[in-house]
Amino acid sequence: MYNVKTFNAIAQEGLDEFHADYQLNQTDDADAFLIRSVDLHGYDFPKNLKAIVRCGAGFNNIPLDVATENGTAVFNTPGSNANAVKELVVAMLIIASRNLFSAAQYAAQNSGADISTRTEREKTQFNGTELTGKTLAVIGVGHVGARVATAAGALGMHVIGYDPYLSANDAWHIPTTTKRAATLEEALVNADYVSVHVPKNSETTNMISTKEIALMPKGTVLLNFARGGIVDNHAVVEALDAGHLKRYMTDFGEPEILNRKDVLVTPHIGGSTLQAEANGAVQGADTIMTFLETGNVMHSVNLPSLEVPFVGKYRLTIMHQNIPNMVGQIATLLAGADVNIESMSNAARDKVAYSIIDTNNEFDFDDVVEKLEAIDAVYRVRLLKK
Ligand SMILES: NC(=O)C1=CN([C@@H]2O[C@H](COP(=O)(O)OP(=O)(O)OC[C@H]3O[C@@H](n4cnc5c(N)ncnc54)[C@H](O)[C@@H]3O)[C@@H](O)[C@H]2O)C=CC1
Ligand SMILES: O=C(O)C(=O)COP(=O)(O)O
Repeated sequence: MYNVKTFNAIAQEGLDEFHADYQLNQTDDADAFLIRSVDLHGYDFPKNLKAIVRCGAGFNNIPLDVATENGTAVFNTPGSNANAVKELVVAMLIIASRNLFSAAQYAAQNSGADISTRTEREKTQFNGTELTGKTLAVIGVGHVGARVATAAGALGMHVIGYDPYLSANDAWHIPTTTKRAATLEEALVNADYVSVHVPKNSETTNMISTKEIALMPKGTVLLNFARGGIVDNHAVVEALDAGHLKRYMTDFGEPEILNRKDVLVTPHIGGSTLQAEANGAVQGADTIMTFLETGNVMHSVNLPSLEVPFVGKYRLTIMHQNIPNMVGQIATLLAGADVNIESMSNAARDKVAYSIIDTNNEFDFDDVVEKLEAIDAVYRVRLLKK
């Protein structure tokens, strides 16, 4: 029996995925956490915690180094909410270009018998511009960015994308009409609209600040539906005050940008649709079950991908440091315990490596697991039985 603890609102569709071997009993000593945006920095990870699955894309709420040290694999559910974010960004492009927010506020407050006369006289203050023919710079062309690029292209916009780390798989989803910028500067200099879709990390914190905003033409609209802190709010306020930026549209409210006519803040609702929440929860539940039952790793953000058909009766999975002689030490120890290896696979990602070993013969399970765990650079050993 496996214990799963959930944090945040996880869609029922995902909870229904778990079969009878799983208990959703909220115990702290869980085998896996299923989470959304809860901040796990400073959280005391239980030793038994084998997996954390973030239903959604951004995993900056999870301290990966602490999780790794604890032997905990961390996963996300790539693409599960990308369409929801894309639709919100399209809405924001239109709201910004047609002054919809202030126009609706004006209309709501406009009352009295002469309402029609006044409307016709005063409506010119809300005159807008059309998106067709304008240029959108998309910064980060992954699951969300590629969809935004496609939708903007369909609206007749010119799209320029910047993403120096684009995966080959993601590149398949970018429309061929999207121009590729070699540098951030190249993407920004001709943009009427700039939309940011990168993960938040040490490289992307304040990636759009005074210098980058100065590169944009006067009157640019900036959109940030990725994370607070990727765009420097103080630089935005200065540029809005100077009339250099026209508007800032964001999902991440912070005191310095609130209560301004030229800023529209939504309360982190990019992924908050029934479909996105269900997608993320189902994908998340499946990820937990696959990992706990087979040890196979897909969509992890701290472990390498490693998928091996479970051919033997028994499987050892070993999460360890990526340093010389680990595989040699493991194989020698198993040989000494009379374990006949049917299949052994190893993969590495940065400082972490992961091994899957299948065997058909019985051995002293507890003793072998204990000895493997005693190797200094080993984070966690699991024994799985078919
Ligand atoms: N507002 C909301 O509710 C939501 C926000 N997000 C945010 O959007 C981000 C992107 O989501 P996805 O597109 O699904 O992730 P993704 O991982 O598919 O795409 C991110 C892209 O950014 C690129 N990238 C990374 N560092 C970069 C850099 N320094 N410069 C340019 N490109 C860079 C990567 O190569 C990748 O192609 C998430 O990390 C999350 O923070 C995602 C979903 C919902
Ligand atoms: O997937 C993401 O990165 C998001 O920001 C969505 O957050 P949420 O799950 O809606 O709290």
